[in-house]
Amino acid sequence: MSMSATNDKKAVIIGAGQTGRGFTARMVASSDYRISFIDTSEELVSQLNEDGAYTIHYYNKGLPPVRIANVSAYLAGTEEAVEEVATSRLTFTAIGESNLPTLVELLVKASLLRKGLGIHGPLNVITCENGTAPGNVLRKALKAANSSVESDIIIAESAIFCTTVNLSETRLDILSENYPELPYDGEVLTGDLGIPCLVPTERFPLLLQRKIFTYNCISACVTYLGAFKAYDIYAEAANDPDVSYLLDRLAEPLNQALSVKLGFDLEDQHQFSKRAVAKFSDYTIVDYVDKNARDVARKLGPTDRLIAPAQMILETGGDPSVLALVIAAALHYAKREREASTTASTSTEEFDFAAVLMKWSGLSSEHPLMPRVTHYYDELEQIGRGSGKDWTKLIGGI
Ligand SMILES: NC(=O)C1=CN([C@@H]2O[C@H](COP(=O)(O)OP(=O)(O)OC[C@H]3O[C@@H](n4cnc5c(N)ncnc54)[C@H](O)[C@@H]3O)[C@@H](O)[C@H]2O)C=CC1
Ligand SMILES: O=P(O)(O)OC[C@H]1O[C@](O)(CO)[C@@H](O)[C@@H]1O
Repeated sequence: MSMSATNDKKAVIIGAGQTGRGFTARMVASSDYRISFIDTSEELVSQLNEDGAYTIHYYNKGLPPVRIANVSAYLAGTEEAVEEVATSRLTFTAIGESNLPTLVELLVKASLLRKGLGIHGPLNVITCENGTAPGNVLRKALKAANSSVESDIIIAESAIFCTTVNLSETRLDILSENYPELPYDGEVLTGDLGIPCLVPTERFPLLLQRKIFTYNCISACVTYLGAFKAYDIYAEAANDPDVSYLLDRLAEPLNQALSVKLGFDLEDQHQFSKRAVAKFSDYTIVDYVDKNARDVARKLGPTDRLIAPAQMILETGGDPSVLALVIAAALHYAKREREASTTASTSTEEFDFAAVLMKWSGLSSEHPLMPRVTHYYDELEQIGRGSGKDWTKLIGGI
């Protein structure tokens, strides 16, 4: 490899899925960087190399689609993928927070190769993942691997507000919101990146927490309540009268708690949460309940969108009932997933929702949320999943 071919304006995006291909790539394409992808899916990598381009369509049909061209792709685990990261100026991840630890080998090898090639400067990694601290997840994994390159890798987080879905009737095309920018942690990754759509932002960890605990918390409410009511289309779930009522009941204790705990102005916080509800209720943004429901274990994690805000509500004297009900609905979703994936011979095994919750969330059996979740889990069981069920008694006391 010639030195002149290294560290030029090249960005590699690990994870060529909906966000990586449909949003991160569009942000990078606002510059003169060349874009390549790394993915574990052989099919996706082949398609990207065969076509070399694809189109991002907007929900807003009035906007012209964006063509992303001259892209190449590499299979994760190959030497080419390592070289690509080693010689790129920026590396983005969009693979799901829980998959980040699988990148350790790639990043360590790439960092060592970078040094070996005499390329100056650290590997700059930007996470495009939902989570309150995806950067820490990756840093912790690098540390656990006892790698000597930890200090040669800068990991900055970004926040994704843009909804993006695959256009399943095409090979690679994407349907996305026209979200204009990608805010990232400008205190961790300093200097001009030369990408206009990337916006360096101060106090980023706080903003990311606020996003996950408000926007993604509300999204999880729509998702798991909607899934129990058997909706497929996300906006239909958000507009269901019972779901709307519950979102309304959540606003006060949630915003009060976040305002106290994170220090945001209460009125500003109310507006922030209102904008999230308005977006999720927008029928023109076609999204799917199942897509949003994936990875229940992550979403019931101790620092994620349901448990952490519920804890904050309790600590600030508010009523966490809506979140307890959503947690119960999420556990029913997990139960259905388990049943669907279990073979007939093992399907008689009881789903112990309390044990599952304690394992994923780290809550103890004495935690005040446990009896509330148990109550709603049992109530949901009685009502049964489906549309047209009467939720009057279930939500009457909230
Ligand atoms: N799709 C959306 O509307 C939004 C997604 N996000 C976040 O974006 C991230 C990605 O989500 P999506 O793009 O929706 O998922 P996706 O499932 O469409 O894409 C993920 C891609 O990563 C690949 N992948 C998984 N592990 C990998 C590895 N170790 N190395 C290389 N590739 C790997 C998968 O093959 C897949 O192509 C997640 O953190 C999600 O929370 C955030 C906001 C909106
Ligand atoms: O993987 P997660 O955390 O569900 O995040 C992806 C989701 O986040 C959202 O932006 C809002 O919840 C959805 O549009 C998207 O499906």
